[in-house]
Amino acid sequence: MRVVIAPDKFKGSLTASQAAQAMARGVRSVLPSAEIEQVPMADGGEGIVEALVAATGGTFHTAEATGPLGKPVQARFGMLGDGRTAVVEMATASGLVLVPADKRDPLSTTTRGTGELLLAAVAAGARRLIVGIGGSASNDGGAGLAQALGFRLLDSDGQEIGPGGGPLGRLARIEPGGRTPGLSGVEIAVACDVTNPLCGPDGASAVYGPQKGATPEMVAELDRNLTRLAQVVERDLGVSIATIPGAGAAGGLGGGLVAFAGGRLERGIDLVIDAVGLKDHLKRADLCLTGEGSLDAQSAFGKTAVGVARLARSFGCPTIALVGSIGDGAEKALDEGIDAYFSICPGPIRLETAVAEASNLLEKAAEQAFRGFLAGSRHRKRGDRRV
Ligand SMILES: Nc1ncnc2c1ncn2[C@@H]1O[C@H](COP(=O)(O)OP(=O)(O)O)[C@@H](O)[C@H]1O
Ligand SMILES: O=C(O)[C@@H](CO)OP(=O)(O)O
Repeated sequence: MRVVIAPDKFKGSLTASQAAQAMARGVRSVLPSAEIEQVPMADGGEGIVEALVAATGGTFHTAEATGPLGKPVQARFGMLGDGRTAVVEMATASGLVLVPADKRDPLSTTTRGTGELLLAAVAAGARRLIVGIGGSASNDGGAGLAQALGFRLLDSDGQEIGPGGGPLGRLARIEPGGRTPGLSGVEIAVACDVTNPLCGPDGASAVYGPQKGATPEMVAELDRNLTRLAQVVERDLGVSIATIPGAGAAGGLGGGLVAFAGGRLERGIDLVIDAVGLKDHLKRADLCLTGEGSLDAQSAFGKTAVGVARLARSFGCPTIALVGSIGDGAEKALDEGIDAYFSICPGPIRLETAVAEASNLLEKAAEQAFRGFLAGSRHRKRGDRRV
């Protein structure tokens, strides 16, 4: 019996590796001889560094970078087992988790630190970069990243504009600068956690601005400013970012990575599936267990559990998802490859308790799910096809 365990993180309670370990304990408690492959996953945003370093036997590195509010932070990146591919997570340098709730202000938060982190990864020997984007505090279209890479973003008086999505309203022209060659010859794949365009009603500012502290007036201003950025980028750099899916991920950093770093935008889950070799694991599996903090209507749009289940189904392998919360629309996942899903919560408990007990609860849920799977297998062997 081969079981592939490929969960995402349970945000705020378990990393993907911790979730995989808990599920493995549950399976083993029922069938100690089960062959278990643990493949911690991510969908592009937070967790991609951990998932890819674990899958490839890579190493973690730390570099100082400018945080979203301008203060230095210690940011982590990974070097994969091949020694030439680095994986960088924008949220570690420019993420919303780095900003206290009362300081959230996408008019001034910057992605400069993410640009610095890319340069640090290249200085450490990377010739290929995988950049996970999502979970951002910023809405600057990658303007800060551009400045870190040496581009000059100038107002109509020829002065450098300041950090954040607000000053972009004064952007008059962009000049490529001296440090840009730092990334020349480096292939950049961008793992986007969402497919939103840069601007408009489905754009970065309208959809994700409010969670970063934007009022409706600020959303309108930020959206205008990103539109302006796209126009100036097209005129001065000859790159069109206005309509690319994923350009609106991480406050427009998706578009910025295309414009300023020659990045190629990809769906995060697809990129991670390739990088961890999930196909090879699933080809030989009898059962796939996946999971994440929350299964809801958004899960079908490129989130980990559904991405894993779709792939498993293409190999005829059934998938069970174990999740923290089950939200409205979760049942859509049943059309997308998930055969059954269960919450790990044993009853009406507080979120803090669920989070604190997540490892044990996930282990128990995995045990029960696996017992159910084995019972079904015995039923099939008897040739009883009444249900
Ligand atoms: N142990 C848990 N029990 C119940 N709900 C959880 C647990 N861990 C995380 N969650 C829920 O999952 C949400 C995060 O969803 P998740 O799928 O992990 O992240 P994302 O949507 O960013 O990929 C949290 O806001 C919380 O409501
Ligand atoms: O950073 C953001 O703007 C959004 C979308 O990329 O991230 P999250 O999906 O974590 O809300």
